[in-house]
Amino acid sequence: MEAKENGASENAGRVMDGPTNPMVTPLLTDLYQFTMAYAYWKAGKHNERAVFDLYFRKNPFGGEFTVFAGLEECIKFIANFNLTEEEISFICESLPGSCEEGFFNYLREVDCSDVEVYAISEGTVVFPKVPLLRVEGPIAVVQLLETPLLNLVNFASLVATNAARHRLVAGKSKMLLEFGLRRAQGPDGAIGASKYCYIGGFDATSNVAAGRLFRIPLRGTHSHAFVSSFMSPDEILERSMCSSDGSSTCEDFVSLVQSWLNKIQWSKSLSGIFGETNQSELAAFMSYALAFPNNFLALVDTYDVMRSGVPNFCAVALALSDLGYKAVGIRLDSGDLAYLSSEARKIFNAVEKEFGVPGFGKMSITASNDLNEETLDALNKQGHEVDCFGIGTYLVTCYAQAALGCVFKLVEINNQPRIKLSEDVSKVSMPCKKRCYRLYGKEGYSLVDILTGENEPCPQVGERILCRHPFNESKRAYVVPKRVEVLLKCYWPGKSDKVREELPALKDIRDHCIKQLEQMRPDHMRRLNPTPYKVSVSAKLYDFIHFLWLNEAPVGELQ
Ligand SMILES: Nc1ncnc2c1ncn2[C@@H]1O[C@H](COP(=O)(O)OP(=O)(O)OP(=O)(O)O)[C@@H](O)[C@H]1O
Ligand SMILES: O=P(O)(O)OC[C@H]1O[C@H](OP(=O)(O)OP(=O)(O)O)[C@H](O)[C@@H]1O
Ligand SMILES: O=C(O)c1cccnc1
Ligand SMILES: [Mg+2]
Repeated sequence: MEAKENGASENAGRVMDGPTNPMVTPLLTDLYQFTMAYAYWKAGKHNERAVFDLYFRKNPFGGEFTVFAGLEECIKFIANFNLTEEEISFICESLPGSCEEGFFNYLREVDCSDVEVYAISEGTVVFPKVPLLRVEGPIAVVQLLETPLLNLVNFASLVATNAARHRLVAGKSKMLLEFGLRRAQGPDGAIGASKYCYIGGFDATSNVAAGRLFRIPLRGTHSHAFVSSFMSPDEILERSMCSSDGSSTCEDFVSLVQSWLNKIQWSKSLSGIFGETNQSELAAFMSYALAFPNNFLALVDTYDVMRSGVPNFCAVALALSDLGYKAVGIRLDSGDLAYLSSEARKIFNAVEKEFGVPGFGKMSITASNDLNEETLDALNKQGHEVDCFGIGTYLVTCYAQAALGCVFKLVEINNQPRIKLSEDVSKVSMPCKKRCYRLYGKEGYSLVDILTGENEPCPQVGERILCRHPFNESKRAYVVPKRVEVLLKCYWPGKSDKVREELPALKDIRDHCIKQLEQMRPDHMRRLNPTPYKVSVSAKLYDFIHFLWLNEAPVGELQ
Protein backbone atom coordinates (compact mmCIF):
# COMPACT_ATOMS: atom_id res chain seq x y z
CA MET A 1 0.00 0.00 0.00
CA GLU A 2 2.68 2.46 1.03
CA ALA A 3 4.89 1.78 -1.96
CA LYS A 4 1.93 2.46 -4.21
CA GLU A 5 1.32 5.83 -2.62
CA ASN A 6 4.80 6.84 -3.76
CA GLY A 7 3.81 6.79 -7.41
CA ALA A 8 3.58 10.19 -9.07
CA SER A 9 0.21 9.50 -10.62
CA GLU A 10 -1.30 8.44 -7.30
CA ASN A 11 0.06 11.59 -5.73
CA ALA A 12 -1.15 13.83 -8.49
CA GLY A 13 -4.71 14.36 -7.34
CA ARG A 14 -3.93 14.56 -3.64
CA VAL A 15 -4.14 17.82 -1.81
CA MET A 16 -1.16 18.61 0.37
CA ASP A 17 -1.45 20.84 3.44
CA GLY A 18 -0.05 24.34 3.07
CA PRO A 19 2.96 25.68 4.98
CA THR A 20 2.71 25.84 8.79
CA ASN A 21 2.69 29.63 8.78
CA PRO A 22 -0.29 31.10 6.89
CA MET A 23 1.83 34.18 6.15
CA VAL A 24 3.75 32.03 3.68
CA THR A 25 1.92 33.03 0.48
CA PRO A 26 3.10 34.00 -3.01
CA LEU A 27 3.26 37.59 -1.75
CA LEU A 28 5.94 36.66 0.77
CA THR A 29 8.51 37.56 -1.84
CA ASP A 30 10.55 40.57 -2.89
CA LEU A 31 8.89 43.13 -5.15
CA TYR A 32 11.58 42.59 -7.77
CA GLN A 33 10.42 39.03 -8.34
CA PHE A 34 7.07 40.43 -9.55
CA THR A 35 8.67 43.21 -11.62
CA MET A 36 10.97 40.63 -13.26
CA ALA A 37 8.01 38.31 -13.81
CA TYR A 38 6.26 41.17 -15.60
CA ALA A 39 9.31 41.94 -17.71
CA TYR A 40 9.70 38.23 -18.61
CA TRP A 41 6.02 38.17 -19.58
CA LYS A 42 6.30 41.39 -21.60
CA ALA A 43 9.32 39.95 -23.44
CA GLY A 44 7.40 36.72 -24.12
CA LYS A 45 10.06 34.86 -22.11
CA HIS A 46 7.99 33.86 -19.10
CA ASN A 47 7.61 30.22 -20.13
CA GLU A 48 11.26 29.66 -20.97
CA ARG A 49 12.50 26.71 -18.98
CA ALA A 50 14.93 27.74 -16.27
CA VAL A 51 16.93 25.79 -13.73
CA PHE A 52 17.95 27.37 -10.43
CA ASP A 53 20.14 25.96 -7.65
CA LEU A 54 19.61 26.87 -4.00
CA TYR A 55 22.86 26.52 -2.01
CA PHE A 56 25.06 28.25 0.58
CA ARG A 57 28.67 29.25 0.28
CA LYS A 58 30.10 28.80 3.76
CA ASN A 59 29.24 26.63 6.74
CA PRO A 60 27.96 28.59 9.75
CA PHE A 61 29.35 29.00 13.29
CA GLY A 62 32.97 28.51 12.16
CA GLY A 63 32.16 24.84 11.55
CA GLU A 64 32.56 22.57 8.56
CA PHE A 65 29.06 21.14 8.34
CA THR A 66 25.45 22.27 8.02
CA VAL A 67 22.15 20.48 8.63
CA PHE A 68 19.70 20.99 5.77
CA ALA A 69 16.19 21.82 7.01
CA GLY A 70 13.03 23.52 5.78
CA LEU A 71 12.27 21.23 2.83
CA GLU A 72 8.84 20.09 4.01
CA GLU A 73 7.65 23.71 4.26
CA CYS A 74 9.08 24.47 0.77
CA ILE A 75 7.21 21.57 -0.81
CA LYS A 76 3.98 22.45 1.00
CA PHE A 77 4.37 26.01 -0.27
CA ILE A 78 4.97 24.86 -3.85
CA ALA A 79 2.09 22.41 -3.72
CA ASN A 80 -0.31 25.22 -2.79
CA PHE A 81 1.18 28.02 -4.88
CA ASN A 82 -1.42 30.20 -6.54
CA LEU A 83 -2.55 33.79 -6.21
CA THR A 84 -5.96 34.84 -4.96
CA GLU A 85 -7.92 37.64 -6.64
CA GLU A 86 -7.19 39.86 -3.70
CA GLU A 87 -3.46 39.17 -3.97
CA ILE A 88 -3.52 39.86 -7.70
CA SER A 89 -5.24 43.22 -7.13
CA PHE A 90 -2.58 44.12 -4.61
CA ILE A 91 0.17 43.28 -7.11
CA CYS A 92 -1.70 45.34 -9.68
CA GLU A 93 -1.73 48.32 -7.28
CA SER A 94 1.92 47.84 -6.43
CA LEU A 95 3.33 47.66 -9.96
CA PRO A 96 3.57 50.75 -12.18
CA GLY A 97 0.28 51.76 -13.84
CA SER A 98 1.78 51.02 -17.24
CA CYS A 99 1.66 47.23 -16.61
CA GLU A 100 -0.73 45.54 -18.99
CA GLU A 101 -3.85 43.72 -17.83
CA GLY A 102 -2.77 40.55 -19.68
CA PHE A 103 -0.07 40.00 -17.05
CA PHE A 104 -2.66 39.86 -14.29
CA ASN A 105 -4.66 37.34 -16.30
CA TYR A 106 -1.46 35.34 -16.59
CA LEU A 107 -0.96 35.54 -12.79
CA ARG A 108 -4.46 34.08 -12.32
CA GLU A 109 -3.27 30.89 -14.03
CA VAL A 110 0.08 30.63 -12.30
CA ASP A 111 0.81 27.56 -10.15
CA CYS A 112 3.65 25.04 -9.74
CA SER A 113 2.15 22.25 -11.82
CA ASP A 114 4.95 22.67 -14.36
CA VAL A 115 7.72 23.12 -11.78
CA GLU A 116 10.06 20.29 -10.78
CA VAL A 117 11.88 20.30 -7.47
CA TYR A 118 14.82 18.04 -6.69
CA ALA A 119 16.20 18.23 -3.19
CA ILE A 120 18.47 16.64 -0.64
CA SER A 121 16.49 14.89 2.11
CA GLU A 122 15.68 17.12 5.06
CA GLY A 123 17.98 16.49 8.03
CA THR A 124 20.96 15.55 5.83
CA VAL A 125 24.40 16.94 6.66
CA VAL A 126 25.34 19.20 3.74
CA PHE A 127 28.22 21.31 2.50
CA PRO A 128 28.88 24.55 0.65
CA LYS A 129 28.12 24.79 -3.10
CA VAL A 130 26.11 21.57 -3.25
CA PRO A 131 22.56 22.37 -4.40
CA LEU A 132 20.14 21.71 -1.56
CA LEU A 133 17.27 22.31 -3.99
CA ARG A 134 17.23 22.38 -7.76
CA VAL A 135 14.11 24.09 -9.07
CA GLU A 136 13.18 23.81 -12.75
CA GLY A 137 10.25 25.41 -14.47
CA PRO A 138 8.92 28.44 -16.37
CA ILE A 139 11.35 31.23 -15.51
CA ALA A 140 8.71 33.72 -14.32
CA VAL A 141 7.22 31.22 -11.87
CA VAL A 142 10.54 29.95 -10.51
CA GLN A 143 11.70 33.53 -10.09
CA LEU A 144 8.67 34.21 -7.86
CA LEU A 145 9.70 31.21 -5.73
CA GLU A 146 13.22 32.45 -5.05
CA THR A 147 12.62 34.59 -1.99
CA PRO A 148 10.12 32.39 -0.15
CA LEU A 149 12.24 29.26 -0.70
CA LEU A 150 15.32 31.05 0.61
CA ASN A 151 13.31 32.34 3.54
CA LEU A 152 12.06 28.83 4.36
CA VAL A 153 15.51 27.22 4.14
CA ASN A 154 17.90 29.82 5.55
CA PHE A 155 16.80 30.06 9.18
CA ALA A 156 15.60 26.45 9.31
CA SER A 157 19.03 25.13 8.31
CA LEU A 158 20.87 27.64 10.48
CA VAL A 159 18.98 26.81 13.67
CA ALA A 160 19.00 23.05 12.99
CA THR A 161 22.78 23.31 12.61
CA ASN A 162 23.01 25.32 15.81
CA ALA A 163 21.00 22.65 17.63
CA ALA A 164 23.19 19.89 16.18
CA ARG A 165 26.30 21.73 17.37
CA HIS A 166 24.85 22.01 20.89
CA ARG A 167 24.02 18.29 20.77
CA LEU A 168 27.58 17.42 19.70
CA VAL A 169 29.09 19.33 22.63
CA ALA A 170 26.57 18.11 25.19
CA GLY A 171 27.03 14.47 24.21
CA LYS A 172 24.52 11.78 23.32
CA SER A 173 23.47 10.90 26.84
CA LYS A 174 22.28 14.37 27.90
CA MET A 175 18.70 15.51 27.63
CA LEU A 176 18.43 18.78 25.66
CA LEU A 177 15.39 21.03 26.09
CA GLU A 178 14.67 24.03 23.89
CA PHE A 179 13.44 26.91 26.08
CA GLY A 180 13.65 29.76 23.54
CA LEU A 181 10.05 30.85 22.92
CA ARG A 182 10.22 34.00 25.06
CA ARG A 183 13.50 35.17 23.51
CA ALA A 184 13.02 34.15 19.86
CA GLN A 185 12.60 36.58 16.97
CA GLY A 186 8.82 36.73 17.05
CA PRO A 187 6.28 33.93 16.77
CA ASP A 188 7.57 32.41 13.52
CA GLY A 189 11.16 32.52 14.77
CA ALA A 190 10.04 30.65 17.87
CA ILE A 191 7.90 28.03 16.15
CA GLY A 192 10.59 27.47 13.53
CA ALA A 193 13.28 27.18 16.18
CA SER A 194 11.26 24.60 18.12
CA LYS A 195 10.70 22.51 14.98
CA TYR A 196 14.25 22.68 13.66
CA CYS A 197 16.02 22.32 17.01
CA TYR A 198 14.10 19.07 17.37
CA ILE A 199 15.40 17.96 13.95
CA GLY A 200 18.93 18.98 15.00
CA GLY A 201 18.80 16.65 18.00
CA PHE A 202 17.01 18.40 20.86
CA ASP A 203 14.73 16.09 22.81
CA ALA A 204 11.84 18.38 23.67
CA THR A 205 10.58 21.95 23.77
CA SER A 206 8.76 24.11 26.29
CA ASN A 207 6.76 25.65 23.38
CA VAL A 208 3.22 24.32 23.69
CA ALA A 209 2.11 25.52 20.25
CA ALA A 210 5.04 23.70 18.63
CA GLY A 211 4.14 20.61 20.64
CA ARG A 212 0.65 20.69 19.20
CA LEU A 213 1.64 21.58 15.64
CA PHE A 214 4.49 19.09 15.25
CA ARG A 215 3.96 16.59 18.08
CA ILE A 216 7.35 17.51 19.53
CA PRO A 217 7.60 16.20 23.13
CA LEU A 218 6.83 18.95 25.66
CA ARG A 219 8.81 19.43 28.85
CA GLY A 220 9.01 22.05 31.55
CA THR A 221 9.83 22.82 35.16
CA HIS A 222 8.66 25.90 37.09
CA SER A 223 9.93 29.44 37.48
CA HIS A 224 11.31 31.63 40.26
CA ALA A 225 7.93 33.39 40.39
CA PHE A 226 6.30 30.17 41.52
CA VAL A 227 8.86 29.75 44.30
CA SER A 228 8.74 33.34 45.49
CA SER A 229 4.95 33.54 45.33
CA PHE A 230 4.71 31.44 48.52
CA MET A 231 5.20 33.02 51.95
CA SER A 232 5.10 30.10 54.38
CA PRO A 233 3.93 26.48 54.77
CA ASP A 234 0.91 27.83 56.70
CA GLU A 235 -0.54 28.80 53.33
CA ILE A 236 -0.95 25.15 52.40
CA LEU A 237 -4.46 24.19 53.38
CA GLU A 238 -5.04 20.96 51.49
CA ARG A 239 -2.26 18.79 52.92
CA SER A 240 -3.33 15.24 52.29
CA MET A 241 -1.66 13.04 49.73
CA CYS A 242 -2.68 9.60 48.61
CA SER A 243 0.10 7.02 48.34
CA SER A 244 1.14 6.12 44.80
CA ASP A 245 -0.56 2.72 44.92
CA GLY A 246 -3.73 4.26 46.39
CA SER A 247 -3.55 1.99 49.45
CA SER A 248 -3.20 4.73 52.06
CA THR A 249 -3.44 8.49 52.59
CA CYS A 250 -0.98 10.76 54.35
CA GLU A 251 -3.21 13.36 56.05
CA ASP A 252 -0.44 15.89 56.60
CA PHE A 253 2.17 15.89 53.86
CA VAL A 254 3.55 19.19 55.25
CA SER A 255 4.41 17.59 58.61
CA LEU A 256 5.92 14.57 56.88
CA VAL A 257 8.21 16.90 54.89
CA GLN A 258 9.11 18.87 58.04
CA SER A 259 10.08 15.68 59.84
CA TRP A 260 12.33 14.70 56.93
CA LEU A 261 13.94 18.13 56.93
CA ASN A 262 14.80 17.61 60.62
CA LYS A 263 16.25 14.19 59.92
CA ILE A 264 18.43 15.55 57.13
CA GLN A 265 19.52 18.43 59.31
CA TRP A 266 20.67 16.14 62.10
CA SER A 267 22.04 13.31 59.96
CA LYS A 268 25.72 12.63 60.51
CA SER A 269 26.78 12.51 56.87
CA LEU A 270 25.03 15.77 56.01
CA SER A 271 25.60 17.63 59.25
CA GLY A 272 26.55 21.22 58.96
CA ILE A 273 25.57 21.81 55.34
CA PHE A 274 22.62 23.95 56.32
CA GLY A 275 20.85 25.57 59.24
CA GLU A 276 17.36 26.95 58.72
CA THR A 277 16.18 26.60 55.13
CA ASN A 278 13.92 29.15 53.48
CA GLN A 279 10.38 28.24 54.55
CA SER A 280 8.63 30.02 51.68
CA GLU A 281 10.71 27.99 49.23
CA LEU A 282 9.81 24.84 51.15
CA ALA A 283 6.13 25.79 50.89
CA ALA A 284 6.47 26.21 47.13
CA PHE A 285 8.17 22.82 46.75
CA MET A 286 5.54 21.09 48.90
CA SER A 287 2.74 22.68 46.90
CA TYR A 288 4.32 21.59 43.65
CA ALA A 289 4.72 18.06 44.98
CA LEU A 290 1.07 18.02 46.12
CA ALA A 291 0.08 19.08 42.60
CA PHE A 292 2.45 16.71 40.75
CA PRO A 293 3.54 13.88 43.04
CA ASN A 294 4.77 11.85 40.07
CA ASN A 295 6.62 14.70 38.37
CA PHE A 296 8.21 16.64 41.18
CA LEU A 297 11.09 18.79 39.93
CA ALA A 298 12.19 21.85 41.91
CA LEU A 299 13.97 25.04 40.87
CA VAL A 300 16.49 25.29 43.70
CA ASP A 301 18.36 28.56 43.14
CA THR A 302 15.85 31.21 44.23
CA TYR A 303 17.45 31.78 47.66
CA ASP A 304 20.54 29.64 48.18
CA VAL A 305 21.18 26.41 46.31
CA MET A 306 23.20 24.49 48.88
CA ARG A 307 21.84 25.97 52.12
CA SER A 308 18.20 25.98 51.16
CA GLY A 309 17.13 24.73 47.73
CA VAL A 310 18.81 21.32 47.76
CA PRO A 311 17.93 20.37 51.39
CA ASN A 312 14.35 21.54 50.89
CA PHE A 313 14.14 19.48 47.72
CA CYS A 314 15.56 16.41 49.49
CA ALA A 315 13.02 16.69 52.31
CA VAL A 316 10.10 16.83 49.86
CA ALA A 317 11.57 14.06 47.69
CA LEU A 318 12.05 11.80 50.76
CA ALA A 319 8.48 12.43 51.89
CA LEU A 320 7.26 11.55 48.39
CA SER A 321 9.39 8.41 48.52
CA ASP A 322 7.64 7.38 51.78
CA LEU A 323 4.40 7.47 49.80
CA GLY A 324 5.84 5.45 46.92
CA TYR A 325 6.56 8.34 44.53
CA LYS A 326 9.89 9.02 42.84
CA ALA A 327 10.88 12.67 42.54
CA VAL A 328 12.35 13.77 39.20
CA GLY A 329 15.07 16.17 40.31
CA ILE A 330 16.19 19.79 40.44
CA ARG A 331 16.87 22.71 38.12
CA LEU A 332 19.77 25.11 38.59
CA ASP A 333 19.36 28.48 36.87
CA SER A 334 22.27 30.57 38.17
CA GLY A 335 25.69 30.38 39.72
CA ASP A 336 28.53 28.03 38.85
CA LEU A 337 26.67 25.16 37.24
CA ALA A 338 29.67 22.79 37.30
CA TYR A 339 30.28 23.31 41.00
CA LEU A 340 26.65 23.40 42.10
CA SER A 341 25.67 20.31 40.11
CA SER A 342 28.58 18.37 41.58
CA GLU A 343 27.78 19.50 45.12
CA ALA A 344 24.09 18.66 44.68
CA ARG A 345 25.02 15.20 43.40
CA LYS A 346 27.15 14.62 46.52
CA ILE A 347 24.16 15.43 48.71
CA PHE A 348 21.87 13.12 46.70
CA ASN A 349 24.40 10.29 47.05
CA ALA A 350 24.78 10.97 50.77
CA VAL A 351 20.98 10.93 51.22
CA GLU A 352 20.73 7.65 49.34
CA LYS A 353 23.33 6.11 51.62
CA GLU A 354 22.14 7.59 54.89
CA PHE A 355 18.44 6.85 54.45
CA GLY A 356 18.68 3.78 52.22
CA VAL A 357 16.59 5.22 49.39
CA PRO A 358 17.70 3.38 46.23
CA GLY A 359 18.16 5.62 43.18
CA PHE A 360 18.16 8.89 45.14
CA GLY A 361 21.74 9.58 44.03
CA LYS A 362 20.61 9.44 40.39
CA MET A 363 18.17 12.31 40.81
CA SER A 364 18.11 14.34 37.60
CA ILE A 365 19.90 17.70 37.54
CA THR A 366 18.75 20.23 34.92
CA ALA A 367 20.80 23.35 34.25
CA SER A 368 19.78 26.51 32.44
CA ASN A 369 20.85 30.18 32.26
CA ASP A 370 22.37 31.68 29.13
CA LEU A 371 23.85 28.39 28.01
CA ASN A 372 25.55 28.03 24.65
CA GLU A 373 28.16 25.85 22.93
CA GLU A 374 30.99 27.55 24.81
CA THR A 375 29.46 27.19 28.26
CA LEU A 376 28.59 23.54 27.58
CA ASP A 377 32.17 22.96 26.48
CA ALA A 378 33.52 24.74 29.57
CA LEU A 379 31.26 22.64 31.83
CA ASN A 380 32.52 19.44 30.18
CA LYS A 381 36.12 20.48 30.74
CA GLN A 382 35.49 21.28 34.40
CA GLY A 383 33.45 18.15 35.07
CA HIS A 384 29.81 18.46 36.08
CA GLU A 385 26.80 16.39 37.12
CA VAL A 386 24.15 17.93 34.87
CA ASP A 387 21.83 15.43 33.14
CA CYS A 388 19.68 17.86 31.22
CA PHE A 389 20.25 21.30 29.70
CA GLY A 390 17.49 23.86 29.07
CA ILE A 391 18.70 26.27 26.38
CA GLY A 392 16.95 29.35 25.05
CA THR A 393 18.37 32.64 23.83
CA TYR A 394 21.68 31.59 22.25
CA LEU A 395 20.11 28.58 20.58
CA VAL A 396 16.98 30.00 18.99
CA THR A 397 18.31 33.42 18.02
CA CYS A 398 21.42 31.81 16.51
CA TYR A 399 23.35 34.43 18.46
CA ALA A 400 26.73 33.25 17.14
CA GLN A 401 25.73 33.81 13.48
CA ALA A 402 22.70 35.69 12.23
CA ALA A 403 22.14 34.06 8.82
CA LEU A 404 23.28 31.15 6.69
CA GLY A 405 23.40 33.10 3.45
CA CYS A 406 21.76 30.61 1.08
CA VAL A 407 21.45 31.88 -2.49
CA PHE A 408 19.33 30.92 -5.51
CA LYS A 409 21.21 31.07 -8.78
CA LEU A 410 20.21 30.52 -12.39
CA VAL A 411 22.30 27.65 -13.78
CA GLU A 412 20.53 26.92 -17.06
CA ILE A 413 17.93 28.44 -19.37
CA ASN A 414 16.44 26.73 -22.43
CA ASN A 415 19.05 24.00 -21.94
CA GLN A 416 21.84 26.58 -22.13
CA PRO A 417 24.13 26.63 -19.08
CA ARG A 418 24.53 30.00 -17.32
CA ILE A 419 27.30 31.16 -15.01
CA LYS A 420 27.55 34.11 -12.60
CA LEU A 421 31.10 35.43 -12.41
CA SER A 422 32.64 37.24 -9.47
CA GLU A 423 35.97 38.72 -8.46
CA ASP A 424 35.66 36.43 -5.47
CA VAL A 425 36.14 32.86 -6.77
CA SER A 426 34.00 31.44 -3.95
CA LYS A 427 31.08 33.42 -5.39
CA VAL A 428 31.33 32.11 -8.97
CA SER A 429 28.23 29.99 -9.56
CA MET A 430 28.38 26.37 -10.75
CA PRO A 431 26.63 26.32 -14.11
CA CYS A 432 24.52 23.51 -15.64
CA LYS A 433 21.80 21.24 -14.48
CA LYS A 434 23.83 18.95 -12.24
CA ARG A 435 23.65 15.65 -10.47
CA CYS A 436 25.09 15.34 -6.97
CA TYR A 437 26.50 12.27 -5.27
CA ARG A 438 28.11 11.45 -1.94
CA LEU A 439 30.97 8.96 -2.17
CA TYR A 440 31.74 6.76 0.83
CA GLY A 441 35.12 5.16 1.62
CA LYS A 442 36.05 1.81 3.09
CA GLU A 443 35.79 3.01 6.70
CA GLY A 444 32.13 3.83 6.10
CA TYR A 445 32.66 7.60 6.27
CA SER A 446 31.65 9.87 3.42
CA LEU A 447 34.78 11.08 1.63
CA VAL A 448 33.60 13.65 -0.85
CA ASP A 449 30.52 15.09 -2.57
CA ILE A 450 30.83 15.23 -6.34
CA LEU A 451 28.77 17.28 -8.79
CA THR A 452 28.54 16.08 -12.37
CA GLY A 453 26.74 17.24 -15.47
CA GLU A 454 23.20 15.97 -15.87
CA ASN A 455 24.10 13.60 -18.71
CA GLU A 456 27.19 12.05 -17.16
CA PRO A 457 26.86 8.48 -15.93
CA CYS A 458 26.38 7.92 -12.20
CA PRO A 459 29.67 7.12 -10.39
CA GLN A 460 29.90 3.40 -9.74
CA VAL A 461 31.05 1.53 -6.64
CA GLY A 462 34.61 0.26 -7.17
CA GLU A 463 35.24 2.64 -10.08
CA ARG A 464 38.21 5.06 -9.84
CA ILE A 465 36.74 8.54 -10.03
CA LEU A 466 38.67 11.75 -10.45
CA CYS A 467 37.26 14.37 -8.09
CA ARG A 468 38.41 17.91 -8.83
CA HIS A 469 38.26 21.06 -6.77
CA PRO A 470 35.88 23.25 -8.79
CA PHE A 471 38.19 26.24 -8.98
CA ASN A 472 41.68 25.13 -7.98
CA GLU A 473 43.39 23.25 -10.79
CA SER A 474 46.00 21.55 -8.63
CA LYS A 475 43.55 20.14 -6.10
CA ARG A 476 42.20 16.77 -7.20
CA ALA A 477 41.97 13.23 -5.91
CA TYR A 478 41.00 9.79 -7.13
CA VAL A 479 38.27 8.11 -5.13
CA VAL A 480 37.17 4.48 -5.38
CA PRO A 481 33.80 4.59 -3.59
CA LYS A 482 32.53 1.70 -1.50
CA ARG A 483 29.08 3.27 -1.64
CA VAL A 484 27.51 5.97 -3.79
CA GLU A 485 24.56 7.97 -2.57
CA VAL A 486 22.37 10.02 -4.91
CA LEU A 487 21.79 13.32 -3.10
CA LEU A 488 19.12 15.06 -5.15
CA LYS A 489 15.75 13.32 -5.18
CA CYS A 490 12.51 14.35 -6.82
CA TYR A 491 10.21 15.98 -4.25
CA TRP A 492 7.91 17.69 -6.77
CA PRO A 493 7.70 16.08 -10.21
CA GLY A 494 5.70 18.77 -12.02
CA LYS A 495 4.69 17.37 -15.39
CA SER A 496 7.51 14.83 -15.49
CA ASP A 497 6.76 11.18 -14.83
CA LYS A 498 9.25 11.00 -11.97
CA VAL A 499 8.18 9.36 -8.72
CA ARG A 500 7.66 11.87 -5.93
CA GLU A 501 9.50 11.26 -2.66
CA GLU A 502 7.09 11.27 0.29
CA LEU A 503 7.68 13.88 2.97
CA PRO A 504 8.85 11.95 6.03
CA ALA A 505 7.43 12.43 9.52
CA LEU A 506 9.32 14.96 11.69
CA LYS A 507 10.58 12.20 13.98
CA ASP A 508 12.05 10.35 10.99
CA ILE A 509 13.79 13.52 9.79
CA ARG A 510 15.28 13.90 13.27
CA ASP A 511 16.43 10.26 13.35
CA HIS A 512 17.98 10.70 9.91
CA CYS A 513 19.80 13.83 11.08
CA ILE A 514 21.15 12.20 14.23
CA LYS A 515 22.36 9.18 12.25
CA GLN A 516 24.03 11.46 9.69
CA LEU A 517 25.85 13.38 12.41
CA GLU A 518 27.05 10.17 14.04
CA GLN A 519 28.39 8.89 10.73
CA MET A 520 30.50 11.94 9.91
CA ARG A 521 34.27 11.67 10.26
CA PRO A 522 35.02 13.22 13.69
CA ASP A 523 37.63 15.66 12.38
CA HIS A 524 34.97 17.40 10.26
CA MET A 525 32.83 17.85 13.36
CA ARG A 526 35.30 19.00 16.00
CA ARG A 527 34.85 22.51 17.38
CA LEU A 528 38.41 23.75 16.99
CA ASN A 529 39.87 23.90 13.47
CA PRO A 530 37.66 21.23 11.91
CA THR A 531 38.83 19.69 8.62
CA PRO A 532 36.89 21.01 5.63
CA TYR A 533 34.84 18.37 3.82
CA LYS A 534 35.64 18.10 0.12
CA VAL A 535 33.07 19.18 -2.43
CA SER A 536 34.28 18.40 -5.91
CA VAL A 537 33.24 18.32 -9.55
CA SER A 538 33.80 15.66 -12.20
CA ALA A 539 36.60 16.20 -14.72
CA LYS A 540 34.00 16.91 -17.41
CA LEU A 541 32.13 19.46 -15.35
CA TYR A 542 35.43 21.08 -14.35
CA ASP A 543 36.42 21.53 -18.00
CA PHE A 544 33.01 22.84 -18.89
CA ILE A 545 32.88 25.37 -16.03
CA HIS A 546 36.27 26.74 -17.01
CA PHE A 547 35.39 26.83 -20.71
CA LEU A 548 32.23 28.79 -19.90
CA TRP A 549 34.12 31.06 -17.52
CA LEU A 550 36.66 32.00 -20.18
CA ASN A 551 33.90 32.42 -22.70
CA GLU A 552 31.88 34.82 -20.56
CA ALA A 553 34.68 36.82 -18.96
CA PRO A 554 35.73 39.77 -21.10
CA VAL A 555 39.50 40.05 -21.66
CA GLY A 556 40.90 43.19 -20.06
CA GLU A 557 42.95 45.83 -21.92
CA LEU A 558 46.04 47.21 -20.22
CA GLN A 559 46.85 50.79 -21.23
N1 LIG B 1 31.10 26.40 35.58
C1 LIG B 1 30.85 27.27 34.62
N2 LIG B 1 31.75 27.51 33.67
C2 LIG B 1 31.52 28.42 32.69
N3 LIG B 1 30.40 29.13 32.60
C3 LIG B 1 29.45 28.93 33.53
C4 LIG B 1 29.62 28.01 34.58
N4 LIG B 1 28.53 28.05 35.35
C5 LIG B 1 27.69 28.94 34.80
N5 LIG B 1 28.23 29.49 33.70
C6 LIG B 1 27.68 30.53 32.82
O1 LIG B 1 28.09 31.74 33.38
C7 LIG B 1 27.09 32.75 33.20
C8 LIG B 1 26.71 33.29 34.58
O2 LIG B 1 25.79 34.30 34.42
P1 LIG B 1 25.71 35.60 35.32
O3 LIG B 1 27.06 36.21 35.46
O4 LIG B 1 24.63 36.45 34.78
O5 LIG B 1 25.37 35.06 36.74
P2 LIG B 1 24.13 34.30 37.28
O6 LIG B 1 24.62 32.98 37.69
O7 LIG B 1 23.01 34.33 36.32
O8 LIG B 1 23.84 35.12 38.56
P3 LIG B 1 22.54 35.84 39.06
O9 LIG B 1 21.34 35.03 38.66
O10 LIG B 1 22.75 35.85 40.51
O11 LIG B 1 22.60 37.17 38.41
C9 LIG B 1 25.94 32.07 32.48
O12 LIG B 1 26.06 32.32 31.11
C10 LIG B 1 26.17 30.59 32.76
O13 LIG B 1 25.68 29.76 31.72
O1 LIG C 1 18.78 31.50 29.59
P1 LIG C 1 18.21 31.02 28.31
O2 LIG C 1 19.17 30.12 27.56
O3 LIG C 1 17.67 32.10 27.45
O4 LIG C 1 17.00 30.01 28.68
C1 LIG C 1 15.75 30.38 29.07
C2 LIG C 1 15.74 31.17 30.35
O5 LIG C 1 14.45 31.58 30.53
C3 LIG C 1 14.15 31.49 31.89
O6 LIG C 1 14.56 32.65 32.53
P2 LIG C 1 13.65 33.92 32.76
O7 LIG C 1 13.04 34.43 31.53
O8 LIG C 1 12.68 33.59 33.81
O9 LIG C 1 14.64 35.02 33.28
P3 LIG C 1 16.06 34.98 33.88
O10 LIG C 1 17.01 35.24 32.71
O11 LIG C 1 16.07 36.08 34.88
O12 LIG C 1 16.33 33.64 34.48
C4 LIG C 1 14.93 30.31 32.35
O13 LIG C 1 15.09 30.33 33.71
C5 LIG C 1 16.19 30.39 31.58
O14 LIG C 1 17.17 31.05 32.31
O1 LIG D 1 10.17 24.93 31.90
C1 LIG D 1 11.14 25.64 32.18
O2 LIG D 1 11.87 25.41 33.12
C2 LIG D 1 11.43 26.84 31.32
C3 LIG D 1 10.71 27.11 30.21
C4 LIG D 1 11.01 28.23 29.46
C5 LIG D 1 12.03 29.04 29.84
N1 LIG D 1 12.73 28.78 30.91
C6 LIG D 1 12.44 27.69 31.67
MG1 LIG E 1 18.44 33.46 32.90
